[in-house]
Amino acid sequence: MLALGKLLDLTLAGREPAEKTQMTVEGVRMRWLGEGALEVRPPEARDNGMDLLLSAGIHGNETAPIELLDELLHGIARGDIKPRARMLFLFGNPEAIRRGERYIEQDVNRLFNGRHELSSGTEALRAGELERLAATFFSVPGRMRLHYDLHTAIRGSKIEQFALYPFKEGRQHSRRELARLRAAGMEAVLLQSKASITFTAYTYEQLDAEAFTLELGKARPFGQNQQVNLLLLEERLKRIIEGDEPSAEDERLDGLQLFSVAREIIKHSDNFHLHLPADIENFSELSKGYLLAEDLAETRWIVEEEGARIIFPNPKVKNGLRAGILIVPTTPDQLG
Ligand SMILES: O=C(O)CCC(=O)N[C@@H](CCC(=O)O)C(=O)O
Ligand SMILES: [Zn+2]
Repeated sequence: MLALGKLLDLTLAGREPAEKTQMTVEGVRMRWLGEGALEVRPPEARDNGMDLLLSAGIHGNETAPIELLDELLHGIARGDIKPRARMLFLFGNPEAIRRGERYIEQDVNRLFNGRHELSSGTEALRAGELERLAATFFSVPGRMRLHYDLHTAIRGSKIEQFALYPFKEGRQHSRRELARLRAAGMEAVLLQSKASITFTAYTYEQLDAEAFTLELGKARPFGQNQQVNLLLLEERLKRIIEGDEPSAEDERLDGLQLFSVAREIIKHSDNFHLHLPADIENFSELSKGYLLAEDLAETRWIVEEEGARIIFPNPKVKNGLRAGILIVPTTPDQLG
């Protein structure tokens, strides 16, 4: 296999490859762009006009998605997967991946859309670098732009695999993309209703890509991901890469559950207290009137929404950041 197919090994070892560009026997060019960053380009005659960005390891301890991207790259480097799409593979936070930690000093996924400029340290620099790599990759006009940022969650979930779809004023969420996510094994999609500071919010809002954060199960160390079933996602990614998706895809959403954000719970101070059991699962229902959280100045977060559920509850985030999302079921009326 070509050495550049081993992007994960290079990243884990903190090594630069001797050769920065390599070609497979099928004429697929692999180009190392920097730590944890590799571009894959099909021969011009096979290029189908799709630009696909696949990222993982924005949180260093979320290993199942990193292993999946590693597998796909091996398949391309061996010539088993024959791309028609142009691709960018990114491992988001190399140092955190090496240490098996979510982040070192700052959560990289809270540093996009300008936030990294207000901060300092290696993770702020990395977020800036990831923005530049993505912006250069998605700078060719007239091509389809798709970004999947792959994650696993801190806790268990009543809905194992789901996507978060960013928001931009005046832009409609796409039914076609939801159907594609359903085919990739996602059971639910959370439609965001305001701008954000995550990687996919950046590529969606600034670079005009269709962009999704995919949550694929519970985070575990390398080699312990047997319970995370990525078969449907892997199958669909191979089809997108090879330009082999069914042409008249069924756009019925086929049981896909849709949610919208009712409120983000923001931790304002060290007095923040979340009234949930430590082992609560994502998508747990909360009844109306429930006192969810308290903070300084007698701030109280009381559930007012019918059918509310909680995802990503985390009282340990830094002050000023999201400590959970209250979501409610929604219907696919507003899709484009
Ligand atoms: O399990 C958790 O609490 C967090 C899992 C995770 O890393 N989720 C992403 C979601 C990004 C998004 O909102 O699109 C994150 O928190 O960065
Ligand atoms: Zn994550």
